[in-house]
Amino acid sequence: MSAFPEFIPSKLSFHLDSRLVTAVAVAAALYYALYRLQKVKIHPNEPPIVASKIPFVGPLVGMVLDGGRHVKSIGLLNRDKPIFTLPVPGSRIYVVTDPALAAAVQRASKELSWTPLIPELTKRVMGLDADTVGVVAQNLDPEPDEPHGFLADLHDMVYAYLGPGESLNALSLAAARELGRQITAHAAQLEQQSETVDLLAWVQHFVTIGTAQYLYGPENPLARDPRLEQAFWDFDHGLGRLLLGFAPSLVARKPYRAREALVAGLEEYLSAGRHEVGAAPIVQRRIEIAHLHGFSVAATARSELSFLFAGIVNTATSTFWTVLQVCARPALLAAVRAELAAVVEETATGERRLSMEALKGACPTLHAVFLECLRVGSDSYTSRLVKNDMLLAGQWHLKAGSVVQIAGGVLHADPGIWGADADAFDPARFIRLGEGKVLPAAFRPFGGGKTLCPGRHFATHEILAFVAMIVLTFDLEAVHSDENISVPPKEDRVLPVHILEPRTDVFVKVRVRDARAVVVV
Ligand code: HEM
Repeated sequence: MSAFPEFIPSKLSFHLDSRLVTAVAVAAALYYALYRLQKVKIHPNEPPIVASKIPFVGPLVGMVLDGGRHVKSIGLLNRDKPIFTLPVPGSRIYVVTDPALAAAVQRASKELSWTPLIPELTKRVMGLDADTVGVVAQNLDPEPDEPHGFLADLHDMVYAYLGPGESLNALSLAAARELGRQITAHAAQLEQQSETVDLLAWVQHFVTIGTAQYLYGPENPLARDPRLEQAFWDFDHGLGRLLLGFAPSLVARKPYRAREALVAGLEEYLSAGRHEVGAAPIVQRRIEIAHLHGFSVAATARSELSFLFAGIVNTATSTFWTVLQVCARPALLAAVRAELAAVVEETATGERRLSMEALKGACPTLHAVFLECLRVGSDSYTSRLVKNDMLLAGQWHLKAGSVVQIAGGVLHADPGIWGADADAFDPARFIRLGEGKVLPAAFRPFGGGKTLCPGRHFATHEILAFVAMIVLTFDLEAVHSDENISVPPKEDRVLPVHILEPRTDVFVKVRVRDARAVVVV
């Protein structure tokens, strides 16, 4: 009697134990097989494979959990490899960490292209409908004698408009004057008081409102509905979740709702013809191109949100770092102010005049701080789809359908390019290195090759002018007067879609130093 009930559990436990052992053994064998499999090259000349502890899905899990830092840290650990392969399910990611090879990727623009990735990305991030995605996907990389699709037309127009010349100068002045008006108005409002501000939010506010104004005119959606300013940053901060492309209204609720609110505002703006009242010519031309390619008003609104995004986010974050790095270092602040004092002209009407030419040519310290902020703050990736199997630089076999990523963050941290102190913030390196000494492909805050940011000249003018106006008008101090302003590290555990934000908020005390208007001419 008594043996029976005892016998059953022990038999059961034997069965359970053996099943568990079998399951563990099968799992271990499967893991081992997958681990070995990920190391198998598709071609003998494929770039060396960096195996992941979680075969195939490891790089994707790492990117979701740790953002751009995941691939960057793999790149830093594998500095000896100019290019390496990360196997992912059904495909490969080739990561480039060498400047000469980055230049080769940029030159091979026929075989390695960014544009085929755009339709899916814009569908996910901007919420474009299927018909418009179909239009966007047409004639992506046309030869000169072939018909141009929407993206190719837009690309040509934007690059021509923002290239050196009259239209660039006019837009740069419009931007600097708009930001100048805001600075002067803020100084007048502050008078003798001081205010404690979150520096990033403070700068973002001026740039967001100012950019919407000089690009989209006085009837821009953000001017008509101030709630859209917060929506803009909610959209920006949730971009990574939107990019996942899975049930965005649930998984990415906040950025999804923010985006839809911005799109509704832009749709109303376009339907009411508000762009005809003072929108910049580049915006008018963009709207015309969308119309010519059969975009609906709703789809045009989504396309314009992408341009507003391009105009605001990097400018705001780069301005924040430049102001912070200058104001956190008394000697640097003194040097920048001395440069500016030498070029500012005082007028009989009590204004201060600052010429854009002098800002670009006679303020090397300010310019160097801006460039060093870009180097230190940019971990961006330049991505290309491999259209056909190819041999890169005569050496590396790349498989069609894979993605090549030039790792800006690894290149920006490379002591072989920047010197042994590559980890340190040192603007003087740009003065020491001088023009032309660093391979353009090694300095990548603006990307490179066919997708090199068309707004780079404009952004440089705008940011130099804006930072100059801030340091000429305000004094920034640490909240506790016995301390210096401190500079936190960047938050690199996110998708590096733009110059990275600080890991912690930076609060500073702002006082008016000189309330006279600075007019950029
Ligand atoms: C410091 C400020 C800026 C930085 C760091 C920056 C950086 C970038 C980067 C990294 C790219 C992608 C390049 C690539 O994939 O190779 C890009 C593209 C672009 N940027 Fe900028 N940008 C800045 C300011 C601006 C401004 C102010 C505008 C316009 C007013 C602008 C317009 C664009 C546009 C339209 C594209 C897409 C180009 C294409 O068609 O491929 N950017 N930018």
